[in-house]
Amino acid sequence: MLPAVVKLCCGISYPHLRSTAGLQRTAMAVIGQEIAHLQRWGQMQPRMRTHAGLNYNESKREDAPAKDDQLFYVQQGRGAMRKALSMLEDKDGWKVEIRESNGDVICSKVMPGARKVFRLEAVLEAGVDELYDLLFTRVEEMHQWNPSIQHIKVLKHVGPETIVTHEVSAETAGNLIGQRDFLSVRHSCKQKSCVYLGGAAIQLEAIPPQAGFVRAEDGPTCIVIQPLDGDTRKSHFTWLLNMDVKGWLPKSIVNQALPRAQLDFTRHLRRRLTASATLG
Ligand SMILES: CC(C)CCC[C@@H](C)[C@H]1CC[C@H]2[C@@H]3CC=C4C[C@@H](O)CC[C@]4(C)[C@H]3CC[C@]12C
Repeated sequence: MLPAVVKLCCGISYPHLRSTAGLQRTAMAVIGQEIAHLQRWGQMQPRMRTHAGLNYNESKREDAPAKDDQLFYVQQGRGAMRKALSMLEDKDGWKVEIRESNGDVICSKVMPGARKVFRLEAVLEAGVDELYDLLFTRVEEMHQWNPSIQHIKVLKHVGPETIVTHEVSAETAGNLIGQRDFLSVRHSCKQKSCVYLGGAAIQLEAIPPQAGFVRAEDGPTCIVIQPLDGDTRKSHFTWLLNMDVKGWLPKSIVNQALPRAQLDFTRHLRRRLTASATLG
């Protein structure tokens, strides 16, 4: 009942919401977030059923999940990668959102269904393998160098290329979107000298949305890392951010926060790379 009433109210207020500005809009964003929390709490009936041999508290269990479950995750990961790459391959309709003085560029595109996706392109001072190591192999350490992330846990290693992860974003000052948690399948692939990191949200009844969090969905998404011509210590980094942050937030706020999150991520990654270069 509550969600239906909330939806109705939002529908009625939408035209007014579009014409608000400044602080009013900020206030609405915060109210929207509160409603999303309330709604989430309403849905928190425990429906713990272990799926695919995956239980949050027993993720290190030794007994192998059935082969077809493994196949399921690999297929989800590959499928996500394929979809994200085809979005990147389509060169039409991209609009420049931000052009930084260091050369980083973020473009956006409105996809069928009205979701806006963001493509960041940057040159990083690191080789492809180092980036693969930081962004995939050692993904659980990401919170150590990226304050936008509170924690990332690999719930399942499905072969060397595919993992199932639970990610929690941090509650950072100035971030109007607020904390989110994600459940994703992440798939990596090395081809020629390039690395591809794909991912998509998955749903597992064994890991329902966490109390007090809004479960967001990341993907189909993909990061492409290519060596820069003539310099193996530099890479071209392309990241398609395709996120449904969920909750009741004005689109304008979400569409400002997402490219900003990409710039933040890249800034922290650069800082991490400088640190490892100094430490040797
Ligand atoms: C704006 C708010 C809602 C979210 C801010 C945090 C965002 C930027 C965080 C939360 C979870 C993060 C992702 C978690 C895991 C991976 C897998 C890794 O192989 C590449 C980076 C990638 C894909 C991260 C990118 C940044 C990410 C999407």
